[in-house]
Amino acid sequence: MPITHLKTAPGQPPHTASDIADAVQAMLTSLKTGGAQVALEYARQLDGWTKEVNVTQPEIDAAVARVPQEMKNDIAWAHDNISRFAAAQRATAQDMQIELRPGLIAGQKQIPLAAAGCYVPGGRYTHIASALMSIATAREAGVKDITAVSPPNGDKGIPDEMLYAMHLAGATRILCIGGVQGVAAMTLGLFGAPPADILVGPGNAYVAEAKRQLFGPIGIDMFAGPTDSLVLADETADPEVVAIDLVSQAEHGANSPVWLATTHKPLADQVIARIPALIADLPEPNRSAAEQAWADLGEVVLCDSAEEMAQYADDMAAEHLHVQAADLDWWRNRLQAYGSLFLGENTTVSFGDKAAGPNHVLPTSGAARYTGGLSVHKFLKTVTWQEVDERSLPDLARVTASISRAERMEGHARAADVRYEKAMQDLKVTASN
Ligand SMILES: NC(=O)c1ccc[n+]([C@@H]2O[C@H](COP(=O)([O-])OP(=O)(O)OC[C@H]3O[C@@H](n4cnc5c(N)ncnc54)[C@H](O)[C@@H]3O)[C@@H](O)[C@H]2O)c1
Ligand SMILES: [Zn+2]
Repeated sequence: MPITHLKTAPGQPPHTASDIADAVQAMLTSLKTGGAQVALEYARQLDGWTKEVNVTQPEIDAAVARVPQEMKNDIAWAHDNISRFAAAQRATAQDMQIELRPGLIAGQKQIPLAAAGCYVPGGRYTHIASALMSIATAREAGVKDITAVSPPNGDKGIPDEMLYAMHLAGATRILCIGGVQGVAAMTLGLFGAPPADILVGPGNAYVAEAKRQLFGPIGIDMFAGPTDSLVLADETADPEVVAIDLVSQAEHGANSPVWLATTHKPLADQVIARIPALIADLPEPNRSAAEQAWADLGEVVLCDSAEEMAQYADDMAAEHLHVQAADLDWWRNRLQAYGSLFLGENTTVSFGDKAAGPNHVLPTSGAARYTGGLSVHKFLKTVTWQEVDERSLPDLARVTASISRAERMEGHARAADVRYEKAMQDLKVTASN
């Protein structure tokens, strides 16, 4: 039986509008020629920032001193989880070597990138947790030079708590500059930063588009669109909790979809009835964001079975997938497409967003079909090497020359031939001795 839609989404999440792509392209072009001067001019025009971009050590120290001890403890608690999770991930990325044939040895090596650029969003909200997610993960991967950029919050610059988090997580330098100009500063190596090898971190449509356009000579973590969340609930779920969870993620922005799939119609009805009041109770501007996200993009579907719900989840490939249903092991084994999975009512996407440990920089807009989120692996190059001695050389050279000639690549074949001949020569010399 097909899935029943109890609430459909009349709007579609916007794809990168071509006017944003054009605006970003024009900005990057002038940033490439004009460098720091142009970056400063954009910072002034777009964010009203006319002060120093480089945050100095005394400024960091002063900010750290102003953050209340309790807040520091909480940020440090989250940082501890996030960095220990990343360290455990790092331990799974191993060097290895294998003797494929006698005398043909090949291996792989993990090499951390030299310089990372971490974009920490700071427009609408102060994304303290994003600083921890990007910077601490780069640090655990072994990246030596980490630049963190974030836009100013009014004329005070980067908020104290954010500076504390960036510093704690291990940023080498902090630049108070956001948007496309912030991304360009890390790419071009402005304001004392080396040109980054990789750009990571979430950001708004301008930031995401800038990263997309710069990708190629420089790496990026992923193309990140607006955040999205899916809750799967059966008759064991609490409708009040499910409704609160959906509203919590709709708060991200008007273009952030939240979806519910359930096998239990009374739950769906209760959630749909409850959400407007929960949204109305939020402060502004969160309320308007959640209201529009729910109205335009919120979706509720009724499924016949757990298997049908799982299939719906695989099709949606949500960034955040939260199961509030019986038999969590079944779900953990069955589900195939998500950025991060939240199992059971005790946890919530908010936990993962802020403090639980796994990274919150995750694939959006269906990208979970083909990739996971930010991890130490994005900051590591898994490179390979090979070495051959005389035991394998004749066979390897002969097979290589044979395949090369079948491909009509005579130059390749001759590079194999010359080695084959030398090996034969050496064999003769050894035999005559
Ligand atoms: N998925 C995640 O892990 C995650 C986590 C945190 C935040 N986010 C996302 O990060 C984003 C944060 O967006 P934000 O806007 O609040 O902060 P932001 O830091 O991404 O962007 C602010 C910057 O945008 C630039 N800008 C604004 N209007 C512009 C224009 N018209 N032209 C050119 N540049 C312009 C400004 O220079 C400003 O510095 C949200 O989309 C949020 O969902 C995602
Ligand atoms: Zn969230």
